[in-house]
Amino acid sequence: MNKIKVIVAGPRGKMGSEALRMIKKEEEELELVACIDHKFDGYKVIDVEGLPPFDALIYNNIEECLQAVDADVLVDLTTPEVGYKHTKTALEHGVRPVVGTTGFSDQQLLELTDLAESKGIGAVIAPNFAVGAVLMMQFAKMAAKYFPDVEIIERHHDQKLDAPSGTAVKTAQLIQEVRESKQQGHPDEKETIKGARGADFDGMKIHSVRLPGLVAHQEVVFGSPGQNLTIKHDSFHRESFMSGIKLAIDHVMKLDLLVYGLENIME
Ligand SMILES: NC(=O)C1=CN([C@@H]2O[C@H](COP(=O)(O)OP(=O)(O)OC[C@H]3O[C@@H](n4cnc5c(N)ncnc54)[C@H](O)[C@@H]3O)[C@@H](O)[C@H]2O)C=CC1
Ligand SMILES: O=C(O)C1=N[C@H](C(=O)O)C[C@H](O)C1
Repeated sequence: MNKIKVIVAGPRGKMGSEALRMIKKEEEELELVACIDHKFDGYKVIDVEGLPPFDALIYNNIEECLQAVDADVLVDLTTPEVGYKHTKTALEHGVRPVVGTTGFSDQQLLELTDLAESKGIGAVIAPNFAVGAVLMMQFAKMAAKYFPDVEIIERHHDQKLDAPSGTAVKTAQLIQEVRESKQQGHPDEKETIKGARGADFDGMKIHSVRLPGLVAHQEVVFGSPGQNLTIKHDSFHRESFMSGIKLAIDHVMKLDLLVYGLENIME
């Protein structure tokens, strides 16, 4: 069977470098054909310290890359601003995006959905590729039918750019699908320090912790008289995301539209 030809954007990142290691392990099925980075233009991946031994070239310009190499999939693990441009450009060139990058606006996601549909090619955007995190979100949606009072606490390393996390926003969106909109806490509550009650999403609260030593952690705490229900997921290593990225690469080849959320392609 032909290998799936993959470009990775953000190869030196915490996620991108892990994705390269996954591709190396899966080289019977996946072929790295290029990387997109904002440094090391023209270098081979093998020549960049700390990266696995691939002869694929690094490009600083995505259009140049997409014209130079024949690719099936672009895996983007960069930053909110750059990731959107990469995803849009890949779709315009008929290359299927598999996007882990978070922090896209609702408007950007809508534009990408429409573009994929107009091009008739697949794309997968997932705020979290860890199967356990996806299950956490699904369980939270189930619980929210019975427990409308909920607060999300997400904890990440202190190098994360966006807050709340994409996972927390996606969790709140799933809960919103089954929860009557309501404000939580005392109606006259007052923040004596701005931000004390966290971010507000349709009356739910989202709290973002950023500390060195953390990777990716979230708990969804539901409250009702006499009881609490806490649903919790921890990613201790970025390897936790790799099986989901591999699943998305395999699945996107069969899609002709944009899918948002790994739960939509899990068996
Ligand atoms: N969906 C998921 O399961 C997960 C998603 N993420 C998301 O993935 C993204 C990356 O996360 P990390 O790897 O932790 O960040 P990171 O900061 O370690 O890596 C980002 C990489 O993007 C590169 N970059 C910046 N500008 C670029 C450009 N113009 N062209 C190419 N590369 C460029 C940087 O050099 C860096 O290596 C974030 O948005 C994060 O939220 C992170 C973990 C899991
Ligand atoms: O930046 C990270 O690390 C992560 N970002 C994603 C998010 O914003 O939800 C997924 C995971 O939480 C790790």
